Amino acid sequence: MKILALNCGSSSLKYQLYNWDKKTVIAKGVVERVTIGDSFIVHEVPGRENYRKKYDCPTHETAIHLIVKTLTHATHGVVTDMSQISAVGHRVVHGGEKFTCSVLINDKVIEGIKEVQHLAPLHNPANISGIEAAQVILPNAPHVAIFDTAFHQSMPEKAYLYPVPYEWYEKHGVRRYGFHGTSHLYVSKRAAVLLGKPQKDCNLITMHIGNGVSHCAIQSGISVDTTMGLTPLEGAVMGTRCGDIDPAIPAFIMEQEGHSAKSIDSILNKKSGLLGITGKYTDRRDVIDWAEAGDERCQLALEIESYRLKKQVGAYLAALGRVDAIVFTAGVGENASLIRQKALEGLESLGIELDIEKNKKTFTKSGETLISTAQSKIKVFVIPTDEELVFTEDVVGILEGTYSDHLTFPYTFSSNDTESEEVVQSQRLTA
Ligand SMILES: Nc1ncnc2c1ncn2[C@@H]1O[C@H](COP(=O)(O)OP(=O)(O)O)[C@@H](O)[C@H]1O
Ligand SMILES: CC(=O)OP(=O)(O)O
Ligand SMILES: [Mg+2]
Repeated sequence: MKILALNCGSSSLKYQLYNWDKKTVIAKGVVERVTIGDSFIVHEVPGRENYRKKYDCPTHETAIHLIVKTLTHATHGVVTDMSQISAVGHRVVHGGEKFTCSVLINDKVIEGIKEVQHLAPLHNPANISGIEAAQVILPNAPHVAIFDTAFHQSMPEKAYLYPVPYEWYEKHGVRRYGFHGTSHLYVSKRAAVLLGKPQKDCNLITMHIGNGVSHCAIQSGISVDTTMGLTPLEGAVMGTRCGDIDPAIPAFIMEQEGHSAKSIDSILNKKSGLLGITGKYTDRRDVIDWAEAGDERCQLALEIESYRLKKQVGAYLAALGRVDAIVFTAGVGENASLIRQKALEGLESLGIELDIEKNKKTFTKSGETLISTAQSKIKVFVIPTDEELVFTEDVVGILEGTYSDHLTFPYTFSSNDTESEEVVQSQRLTA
């Protein structure tokens, strides 16, 4: 059974074609810089040289067509026909209170996803166009939606309710939902394996630092708090998103500059964060390169980003009390050693001691790596995320009718835990 996993991020589209019977990755890749110009695809097939091609992708739909072209390409492809693919798993960022677990997609589900798309304006529209484009290409295959918000359903009320009129929650669903759930789930499972402990005994701070950024506080294996909120705008500094700011700022600027609510929302989502501070860049590679070349705004942006990452580590150390490990993941977390170093420097008295040289040499390609010193009380890992494997497991679970076993808090404390860890292990060995 060949399963295709599609992960529409705000600026990238990742895909993975998985052979479930053999538990191997047939091909995987990413279309980067979708919607922001200079886009390109990197297509990896185990045992072959990577295929890289520039291709203009102004929308996620064009990126899906590029992926199909590549998967069926005479030289670089891996299937002769898309009908060889049995099912597709789609990342959907916001499930609101409607979707608390993965579901088989039908018209009603698409309608439900559309109803909450205003809560994730950079993501849900991209997710929907991804689903609709894939349904046209694979009309007979089952399509499954996997929600970023599902893993955080375990948060207690004290973490997910805002101190605003309670009726806003009752009437409009105003609460913290949290995002990047499949990534926090995946790296927390891997961290438990690396720590040699059952998941239910692990307290972790996981940091997903990509274009979007979120921290998650994991207690006894489950999410008890996370930094993104009602929307993926809250929390850390992001590529184009502001993260935490004084909530009075939007009304103040609306009055000062005559913006509408819609226009202020768009500025906070699309023109803020690193782009807002530097005036030019969202990609950390650009920000780091220009900071090193002496650009003061880029230097300032890095200071602000890493200072805030560090403050949040402190907050979750306090929330959790005992922490076994801190995990960095996603594009920046896996590759930007400078940001990792700056985010943890000065925390030695709290039991966090980075091995500076090891940190410098660690990238996605290094695989799962311990980057703290032997003395560090709290271990620090870089763990490449694999959201697509989580999607694949859910698709198979739904197709085989076993998914309901995981329903309340997917993947956690289920009798399948040990088995799933073995699957993850074997996948990493064979990928
Ligand atoms: N070598 C690198 N050094 C620094 N940052 C990197 C590197 N490689 C990727 N990144 C960062 O990772 C980001 C993308 O991360 P990713 O998790 O793929 O994002 P998303 O899924 O949100 O689109 C890019 O915007 C870039 O800032
Ligand atoms: C929710 C979110 O911010 O996702 P991404 O990091 O893929 O943009
Ligand atoms: Mg992402």
